[in-house]
Amino acid sequence: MDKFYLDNAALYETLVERATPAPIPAGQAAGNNLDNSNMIVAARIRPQLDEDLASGFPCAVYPRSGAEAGVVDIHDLYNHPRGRPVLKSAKYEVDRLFGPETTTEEIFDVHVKHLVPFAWGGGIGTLFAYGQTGSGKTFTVSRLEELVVEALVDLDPDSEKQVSLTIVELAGNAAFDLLNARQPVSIMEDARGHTQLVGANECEVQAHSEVRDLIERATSFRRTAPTLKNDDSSRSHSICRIRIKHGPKTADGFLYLVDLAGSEGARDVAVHGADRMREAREINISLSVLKDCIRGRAEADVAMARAARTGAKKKQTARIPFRQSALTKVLKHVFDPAGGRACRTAVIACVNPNLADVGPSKNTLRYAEILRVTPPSKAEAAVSTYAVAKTAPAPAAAPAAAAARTPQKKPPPISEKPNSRDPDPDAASVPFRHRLRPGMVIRLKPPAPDSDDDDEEEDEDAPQLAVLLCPEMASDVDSPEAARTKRTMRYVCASLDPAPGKKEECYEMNIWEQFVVESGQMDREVVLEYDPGTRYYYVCRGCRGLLGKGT
Ligand SMILES: Nc1ncnc2c1ncn2[C@@H]1O[C@H](COP(=O)(O)OP(=O)(O)OP(=O)(O)O)[C@@H](O)[C@H]1O
Repeated sequence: MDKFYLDNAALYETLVERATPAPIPAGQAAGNNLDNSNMIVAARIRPQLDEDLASGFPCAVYPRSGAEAGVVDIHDLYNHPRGRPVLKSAKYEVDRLFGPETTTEEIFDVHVKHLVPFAWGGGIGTLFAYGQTGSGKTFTVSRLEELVVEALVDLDPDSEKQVSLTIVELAGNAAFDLLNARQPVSIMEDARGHTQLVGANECEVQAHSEVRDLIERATSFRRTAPTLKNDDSSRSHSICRIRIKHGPKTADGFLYLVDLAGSEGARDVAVHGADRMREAREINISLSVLKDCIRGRAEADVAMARAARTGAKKKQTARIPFRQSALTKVLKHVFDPAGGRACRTAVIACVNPNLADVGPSKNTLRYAEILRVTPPSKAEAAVSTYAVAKTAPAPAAAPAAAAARTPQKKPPPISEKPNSRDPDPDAASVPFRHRLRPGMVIRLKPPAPDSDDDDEEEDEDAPQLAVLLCPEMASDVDSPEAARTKRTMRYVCASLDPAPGKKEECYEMNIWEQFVVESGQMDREVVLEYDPGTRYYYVCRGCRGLLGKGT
């Protein structure tokens, strides 16, 4: 692929010059989440470095400016099987976008500084830097660590509050103290349910020079390994915890600055063997759990704010899987709404600008978009706009103008992304009930109306889509009926729930909600695209035509 990009670099640049940016849908302003100051997602586009320019790859990432300052276009070149290569462009939207010329000091002022007085006042502020290996996470976070601690030290020199620093590294499930020569640290929950880093040094800081020394010490102990993208790649998460001690009677304030391990695809680790592949898989899983926790907490906050506004009783308690990885266990009180702590989170998605990295850059920005949770006012506005649009009659339009706006009908593109379609090309001619298999997505028949059942809420919540996991006989589900129903095809399924806050039709697998379905309860097969980076299922244009037959 790299050779294809290099051979067609001149054509690519001409096509990019001619490309017109995709319009932002009416009523959808860019950077529109800034009033949700509890959760702000930014992206930083790294400048092209000397070695990038020397390798000859053109730039693929173009931030917009002015009124569309949160929007970024990514252009990719596709090898058309019957003609010259074509340009395919995608746009992504974040709350704040920092271009290649932005300095880390500017990012601190705009995006991170507000966390300092918040933590000083007893809150928990967290910054995550996420992105492909070599995209500038460590470059960004190590400078931000200095700026944050210096700001805390300077905030009120006469105060009796103490500022102390702990820096640990997480590699898989193991933790190491980067301020104490990588001594092992145990992650434990105390009797009050608080996570403790047992054995980690906590160094009090009073002067700027002390901060720099500690951060340099931690950097020198961080585990790194070469990847194709970065000779000095950090293959671990680094957590810098800054504690502000208020005194015995008040809860401590915390600031966490988290430099996440580089998310890298198989391509980037291909030359490094099975161990590196396993390490990459572990990192990607922990990033996926982190995404679920960040979104879970943000959604819980939004639900609580909405309940407070409307006086409604909260229907469902948030399910936040913070025990599923060491990273989220350490950050438990950032995610756990039951902890009752005020939290603010800032995310920086770091993006490589080169055409060769266009796939991971899109994944990074897609991950960033998923983390954005619409605050109540916006969500409610969106719902009411939708309701009006559905019920209002279409405005009359001049026939010529209406014709000009009518989109030309194009056949939907056949998706090349992983999807749940049967790998057998002849499968479409076989009724889906005769070829049930793990991984198949099915639409369930609606539950039969039951006059005795007055619990209407439960029916409303019944899942409509589900993924087949395994035949019931192969599962641990202990059913006394199993032997009797041996000849009925029954599958253990996990429900696919609509992903909240997503604009397109998007589902996430709810692995905690498993149930057994008989083939007679299945309505039809549905083909969905699967994004392994985010673990979301999408109904895409290409897949709409691939809905299975209900026979
Ligand atoms: N904004 C920037 N300006 C100039 N150079 C940068 C910038 N961001 C990153 N770099 C350079 O890019 C290289 C890779 O950056 P860095 O090590 O921070 O990446 P990373 O995302 O932390 O990678 P990994 O996950 O592999 O550790 C470094 O040489 C760094 O100095």
